[in-house]
Amino acid sequence: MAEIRLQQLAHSYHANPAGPEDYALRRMEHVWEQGGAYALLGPSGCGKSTLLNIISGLLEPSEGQVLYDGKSVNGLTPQQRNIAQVFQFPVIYDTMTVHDNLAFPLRNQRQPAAKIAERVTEVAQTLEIEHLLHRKARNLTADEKQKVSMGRGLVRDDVAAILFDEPLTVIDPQLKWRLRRKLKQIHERFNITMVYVTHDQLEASTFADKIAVMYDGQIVQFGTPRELFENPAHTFVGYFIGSPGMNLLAVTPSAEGVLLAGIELPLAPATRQALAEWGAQRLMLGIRPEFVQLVAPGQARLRASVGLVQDLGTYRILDLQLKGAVDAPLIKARIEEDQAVPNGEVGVLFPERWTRFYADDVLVEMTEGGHP
Ligand SMILES: Nc1ncnc2c1ncn2[C@@H]1O[C@H](COP(=O)(O)OP(=O)(O)OP(=O)(O)O)[C@@H](O)[C@H]1O
Repeated sequence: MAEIRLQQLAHSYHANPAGPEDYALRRMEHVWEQGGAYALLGPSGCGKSTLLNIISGLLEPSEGQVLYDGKSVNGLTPQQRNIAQVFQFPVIYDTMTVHDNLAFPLRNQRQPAAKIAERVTEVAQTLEIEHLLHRKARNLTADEKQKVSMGRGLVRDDVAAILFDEPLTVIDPQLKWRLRRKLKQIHERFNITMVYVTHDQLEASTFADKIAVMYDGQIVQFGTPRELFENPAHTFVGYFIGSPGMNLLAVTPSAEGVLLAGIELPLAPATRQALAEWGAQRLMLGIRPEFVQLVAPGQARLRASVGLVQDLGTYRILDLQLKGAVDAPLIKARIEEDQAVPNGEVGVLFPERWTRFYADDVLVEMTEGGHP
């Protein structure tokens, strides 16, 4: 079990990278603490697998260091790093039985037979594959094979970390949820550092205590699911987390606050000052659909006409066309099923506590009480 530290790490698949766009991973510093359950979340192509393969030793980074408990492991193989990795598709020996597949990593280490029997039984019970132990792996279904593959990753209790690269992709949707819960239980029981790569926010937040959100070769935020929801550090996190994502609206500073679609929204002096410090960069206001408040048209400076209403069972998502300038944006608001659906025109309020500002996509930090 280990703390994994990435120091000045960067990677390019080009032999002679010319600029930042040639890097699959931009220079980063990051720490995965010993015993943590982490997710690495981001869209396809953002660099998740590259980062995971660098941590495990399948790929040598073009710049920087990977440290396990303070010691550099650059140049060491995954075996020498003592790391287990579970991939998207099963990696198992088809001609062996399930039992022998699970026992293989322990036999390699010359563990005593009693210990092997004990661990194989424990892992098979946890993954609910005990009844398959004596079957040949080639006769299993895709789900079963992937469970065995996961079992091979979990069977050793002395690994520095277990890395999962979208391990549930081939698993039946019904089973996915149960397996995620199982992985969480296994983590709680064995306290092994686990990093779980996924592009699915639900998968990330059911498994992980903390999520690293990756975008364009960088970790743009590392936080609890709640922190990512309430306080996105980057517009990408606002957009990617949540369903639908945050409303991100272009604004410009004005005397009293900001202008949105030609309408002035007054802000507290501390907020205005914080925004002024960022100068003339591209400014956006971020508000999650959950926090948009609807009132009578006369009670708000911002007004909107109600468009499409999507009924999603326990809540509804409304499309609201803001009024004002010709290019006034469309925003989304979420209302609970017991709230009446307004029609025609509504007043729109952005509660100060939940309004965020982004300068060139980066959150403008406010001092205590400085949120608008
Ligand atoms: N072996 C390679 N050679 C060249 N470029 C590569 C190689 N592997 C990945 N890349 C590029 O590096 C970038 C990051 O890819 P990576 O596979 O790490 O992303 P990812 O977030 O894991 O995506 P996915 O979820 O689709 O696997 C992409 O632009 C990809 O095209």
